[in-house]
Amino acid sequence: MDDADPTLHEAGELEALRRFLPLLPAGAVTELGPGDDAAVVRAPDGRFVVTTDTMLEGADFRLGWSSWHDLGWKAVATNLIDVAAMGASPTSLVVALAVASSTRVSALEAFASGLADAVAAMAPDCGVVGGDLGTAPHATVAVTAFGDLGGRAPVLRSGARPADAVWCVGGLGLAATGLRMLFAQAQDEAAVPVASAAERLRAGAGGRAVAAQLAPVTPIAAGALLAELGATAMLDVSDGLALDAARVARASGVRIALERAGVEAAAADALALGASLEAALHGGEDHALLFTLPAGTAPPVELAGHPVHRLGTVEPLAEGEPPGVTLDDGPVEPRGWDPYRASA
Ligand SMILES: Nc1ncnc2c1ncn2[C@@H]1O[C@H](COP(=O)(O)OP(=O)(O)O)[C@@H](O)[C@H]1O
Ligand SMILES: Cc1ncc(C[n+]2csc(CCOP(=O)(O)OP(=O)(O)O)c2C)c(N)n1
Ligand SMILES: [Mg+2]
Repeated sequence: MDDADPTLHEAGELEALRRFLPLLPAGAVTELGPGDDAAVVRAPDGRFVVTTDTMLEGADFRLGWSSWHDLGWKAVATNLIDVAAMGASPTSLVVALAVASSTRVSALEAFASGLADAVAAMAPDCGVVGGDLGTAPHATVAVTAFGDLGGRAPVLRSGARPADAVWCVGGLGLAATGLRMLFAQAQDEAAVPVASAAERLRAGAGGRAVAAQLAPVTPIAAGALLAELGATAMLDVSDGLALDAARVARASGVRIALERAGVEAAAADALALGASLEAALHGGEDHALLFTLPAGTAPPVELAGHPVHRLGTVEPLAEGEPPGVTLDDGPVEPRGWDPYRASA
């Protein structure tokens, strides 16, 4: 046994928690964090926003490509952007992690540091207030995130109105480009991930794309700012622009008319790496915020450190026309990531 770094089986849960819990961020409105049967968190607004998501080894990540730090980071980045997409500020996270008992305690510590570093970078007032540790043959991360609306109305998918402009904050297409690179260049003939190849890709010319896939930086702080600015609809682009814009179109009963020049500008980093517009339109996991604003309202050119791009306009439906998305007037198929249909 490695005394400094035992496996979870050797260490046991109590020792694992003793090393894991002190690494977690506390949060500004936490009254009672980890350690008792449940946490106690203030809800300054009298309501709270809540969302949950799972990340499963195999379907959502591969341990040969993602470090444990990456997994903690991505769990924060992808869950808190859902809170932000409602126009809320994240307050707290509850994080359940199940891994093989042969996993080393240092892996758990790296995961906790990933959570803490991502919170510090993207949502410094948020705390990890509780969770669960367990064992499973395939690693599973289940995260529940809470947020505060600061007295504002939530920004729904259904609020887009004809003549609104369509915008996004954050880039498009990079995460899918990174995933494509990993599948093409970081697995062996038996489709087993090759960690050294993934590391080389990450350090190479397309490293930004690989990083966007494995440890994305998402515009979390932009959500509340956009709500204050008067965003009429908002969601995070997790499954691809075409599919997620179609969700806004359907919920709002409108046509989302995208302009190629705007989408290309938002996808510039991915296009510069040789990706096609397909990655921006139909690839997932960019977690940019797609939002609509009344015609007269212009957002800043940058929000929460991410560029803002105008993608098009909201148009009324013609008589009998179903809600949908167009690109320079041609129809766009609402195709994107669907966990039940993924072949990857
Ligand atoms: N098991 C479930 N029970 C209740 N609601 C669910 C369940 N699965 C999904 N939903 C709801 O369906 C909607 C769409 O889910 P999902 O596609 O995961 O959202 P998103 O892409 O924003 O993460 C969400 O409002 C989510 O809360
Ligand atoms: C190993 C691996 N295979 C496939 C993918 C692709 N993938 C997994 S989840 C996802 C999109 C969003 O995930 P989901 O959990 O559906 O988020 P939600 O839409 O619920 O926010 C994509 C494109 C991946 N990231 N890693
Ligand atoms: Mg979402």
